[in-house]
Amino acid sequence: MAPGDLELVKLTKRYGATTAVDAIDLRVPAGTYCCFLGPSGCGKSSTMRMIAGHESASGGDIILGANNVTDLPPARRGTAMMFQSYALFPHLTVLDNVAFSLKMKGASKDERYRKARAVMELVDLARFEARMPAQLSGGQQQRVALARALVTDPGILLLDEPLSALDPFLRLRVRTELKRLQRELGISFLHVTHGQDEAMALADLVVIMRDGRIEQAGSPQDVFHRPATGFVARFMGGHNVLQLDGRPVSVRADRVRIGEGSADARSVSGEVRGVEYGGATVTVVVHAGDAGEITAVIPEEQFNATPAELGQTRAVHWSRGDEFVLEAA
Ligand SMILES: Nc1ncnc2c1ncn2[C@@H]1O[C@H](COP(=O)(O)OP(=O)(O)OP(=O)(O)O)[C@@H](O)[C@H]1O
Repeated sequence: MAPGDLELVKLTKRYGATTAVDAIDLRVPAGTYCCFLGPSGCGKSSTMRMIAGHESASGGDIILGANNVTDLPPARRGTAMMFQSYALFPHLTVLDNVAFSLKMKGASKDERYRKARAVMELVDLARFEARMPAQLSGGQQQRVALARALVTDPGILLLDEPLSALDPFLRLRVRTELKRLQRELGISFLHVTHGQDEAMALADLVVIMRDGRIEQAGSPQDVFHRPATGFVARFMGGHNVLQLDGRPVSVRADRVRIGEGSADARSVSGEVRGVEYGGATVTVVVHAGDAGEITAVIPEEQFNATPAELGQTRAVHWSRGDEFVLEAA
């Protein structure tokens, strides 16, 4: 394995009778932006805390580069974690907050401040070095937390919902900054999020977890275009999960059109149960008996050409090439 490569082997976390992380295997090549995505309680944070060493593993291994770090203390792993609550020291200046962990490592004051100032430059904090945390905005405090994690030169940076406390405008800005930073540093970022769009925008590798297991790991394109399971298709959104020819199949809602379609298209019909205008698109829901409920997202002008009304019986169709057979749940 190259330095900075991360491998999880049958990694498991049990809290009493609860299995929070259930023997997961995952490989994250060095320099990857990896997002962990999944519903609340699926084991994302437990996985991160085990990788960082803030939680012991109940089983399995964490391999970082050439080292098995499973039982090493956090400071000796080559990882750093930025927490949801930024956990800054209120009585220390920004500069001393950032330099703190180097003090713990016994670095001289000159060395500490030199390194701290270099990472503060990187996250655009230089002009705030003399302020106390309470004198900073939420976004600035978050940058201090980020600088504090980066100052130790980690091979992997772990971020647990780093954007959740920010307002939507700032969230977008910080998101762009995180991606830039990851590219510049060339290290892996492991980022826990609840947001599908956040994961799609940032990640090279999206890891979708469910009930302590990895449901699918792949590029954003993979998980969106070729969801492996009905859960992933539903969770990523924008997909229909249907029962066709006795198998579960996914079809993107924006590939479904109203009408019969050509002879080789798949066509089903049913009652129109919903019509919703969304500006550029119109969403039409058709109840197609055993196949299930089908949602079509149609450009407005196409809808106007073949409109549908509530209560009508209408056919919808899509190209068979847009169907993906799912693994049985
Ligand atoms: N310290 C603990 N003691 C007992 N159970 C815990 C503990 N921490 C987490 N759990 C349980 O383990 C499971 C996974 O929790 P975890 O925090 O890893 O999930 P998550 O995916 O990060 O959730 P969220 O998105 O809500 O933060 C949950 O069922 C949770 O209740």
